[in-house]
Amino acid sequence: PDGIDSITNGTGVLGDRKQVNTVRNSAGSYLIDRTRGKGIFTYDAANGTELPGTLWLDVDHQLDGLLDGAAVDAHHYAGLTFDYFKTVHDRNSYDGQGAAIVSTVHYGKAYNNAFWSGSQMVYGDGDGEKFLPLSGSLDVIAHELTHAVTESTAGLIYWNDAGAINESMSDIFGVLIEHAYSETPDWQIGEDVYTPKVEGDALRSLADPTLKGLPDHYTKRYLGLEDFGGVHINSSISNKAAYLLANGGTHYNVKVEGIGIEKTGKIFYRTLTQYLTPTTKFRQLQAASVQAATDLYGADSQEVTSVKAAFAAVGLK
Ligand SMILES: CCC(=O)Oc1c(C)cccc1C(=O)O
Ligand SMILES: [Ca+2]
Ligand SMILES: [Ca+2]
Ligand SMILES: [Ca+2]
Ligand SMILES: [Zn+2]
Repeated sequence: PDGIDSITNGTGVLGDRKQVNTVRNSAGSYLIDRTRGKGIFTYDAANGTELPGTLWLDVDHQLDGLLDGAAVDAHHYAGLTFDYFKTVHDRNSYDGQGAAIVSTVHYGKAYNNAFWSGSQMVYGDGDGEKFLPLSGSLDVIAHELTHAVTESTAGLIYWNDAGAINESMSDIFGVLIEHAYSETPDWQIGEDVYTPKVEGDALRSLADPTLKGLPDHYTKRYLGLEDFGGVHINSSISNKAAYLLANGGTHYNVKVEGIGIEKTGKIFYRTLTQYLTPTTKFRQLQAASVQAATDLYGADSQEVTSVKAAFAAVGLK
């Protein structure tokens, strides 16, 4: 639809007020953000499963209805995720070419999932017990959009080690992007929308994966076939390494000197986009991360020493 670029006030899933970039005409305000790359477009599946559904239109230019929150957050947080990759890593959208970013909200009925479909992001509303609408959490949206970055670069297949590393990259950048824009950043995933009736829990913790019974060492990895060979389970091994690299600590008697979250982001971005391949295994991830840190900071740097220690602490090399 044609119209003028404008800014519309809205209320997110958690009742927080924010502004979104829209296109406005006589019909109303569309969730189209033409200020970023080839645009950010948010759609409504209206609790069906047709994708992408209908382009979101608000007729009174006030995105403050109960159903609007999921769309407001999907649109706003996609914009922040775009900004992170552009300003921190000089990457123009997930493909580096300004690709249009498409999201659909209100997918399915009480659907407790969010996913990258291979061409767009998709968010369920949750059932109100396990999840609130899943686009209500910046780290979740950043996780999903990082799947698109991974697909455009390393292409890590969604199975066994490569799939766990794929998942881990999404969790790590979910945390990095939350730290870039949230006033209450943490090393957990999904806490803002997970189990609204239970305080203090999350979908996963990178700081302590064992809180959800997930492995924090390579010797504890899952070897079964569930979850595509444990992609949401073994991701915790490199998630823990990333936590240690940024924050430092001693893990299974291995001491890691923290290097901070910015340098951690630089190293994992270079690792993901320059060295990982569709079939990378965990030991190769360690080598790739050491190489990326060497490229960035030099072979004798503290950063390289800390990368080696962080991976050694989780049993890699
Ligand atoms: C942090 C976001 C996340 O993990 O989303 C998923 C959910 C909630 C269920 C199944 C798959 C995913 C995914 O995107 O990997
Ligand atoms: Ca309205
Ligand atoms: Ca979080
Ligand atoms: Ca909770
Ligand atoms: Zn994922």
